[in-house]
Amino acid sequence: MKNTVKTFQQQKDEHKKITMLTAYDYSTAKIMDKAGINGILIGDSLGMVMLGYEDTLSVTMEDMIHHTKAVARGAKEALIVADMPFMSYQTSIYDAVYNAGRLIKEGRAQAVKLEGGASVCPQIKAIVDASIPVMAHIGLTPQSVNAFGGFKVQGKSEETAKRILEEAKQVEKAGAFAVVLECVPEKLAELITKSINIPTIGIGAGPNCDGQILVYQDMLDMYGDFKPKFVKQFAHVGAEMEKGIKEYIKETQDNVFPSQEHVFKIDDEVIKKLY
Ligand SMILES: Nc1nc(=O)c2c([nH]1)NC[C@@H]1CN(c3ccc(C(=O)N[C@@H](CCC(=O)O)C(=O)O)cc3)CN21
Ligand SMILES: CC(C)C(=O)C(=O)O
Ligand SMILES: [Mg+2]
Repeated sequence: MKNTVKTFQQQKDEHKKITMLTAYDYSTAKIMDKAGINGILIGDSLGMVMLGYEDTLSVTMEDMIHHTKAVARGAKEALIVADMPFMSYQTSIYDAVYNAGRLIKEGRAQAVKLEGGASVCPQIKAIVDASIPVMAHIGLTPQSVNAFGGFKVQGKSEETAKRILEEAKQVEKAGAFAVVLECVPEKLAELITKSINIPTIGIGAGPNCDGQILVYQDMLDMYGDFKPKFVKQFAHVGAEMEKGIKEYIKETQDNVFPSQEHVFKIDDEVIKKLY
């Protein structure tokens, strides 16, 4: 069954957990869709996990559209949400609506996500007014890495916790259909989840959110040694890939691969004429 923003709201109301993962390409999206994931995020984390940057700041609209198109072709049932990259919505309401529109029209996403609280509420409202569903994202907002001084847990003090709770209420009021809570204390995430009517999707925000999201390279252990506290490795795909690649190298060097089952034939009479 096709997941929509309505399905997400319904699952919060029925206390049925919402599951999301990131994906950036066709074949991965197809596997996740088949597995029954509710939503796929084309995250700007692609700058790090797919392109090898140290943060998400260099990701462009062209990068996002390129990967969103691929995921949209692979996923039929999951709700497809595309991240708005750094500086595609902060600069003006016009830019925000224009770039959200490109992710829908060209990328074929069904919703967009952007980072921030009160400061981006005018953008959220304007995009929603253009009939594009918006997922908000508060707490650790990676596009603010330079302002935060690193990727650090947010909302541990009374002042910052209160601010994040207020931001959750503000983005709901601005019209967001859901909100990502990233790297905040579990009890703050629980309070926010109880205080607003739209679903909360947690990453590093504990078990009391309405749903969870992880970067797939992290949960499948295929992104080197990166393992923040909130990541659980559900499989070890990186090691499995390395094993397969090593076998390929060895069998090729040893003349074991390709074997007779992998080759195409020509009539002996035909080839003889070429000698
Ligand atoms: N592969 C990947 N996974 C992610 O979850 C992710 C990205 N990339 N890129 C964008 C942001 C950056 N994120 C990050 C990156 C590092 C930490 C980290 O090192 N966290 C420390 C906590 C630091 C503290 O105590 O404040 C940890 O040990 O969990 C957290 C989130 C989350 N997002
Ligand atoms: C980690 C998720 C929430 C994200 O924003 C991303 O992958 O870019
Ligand atoms: Mg992101």
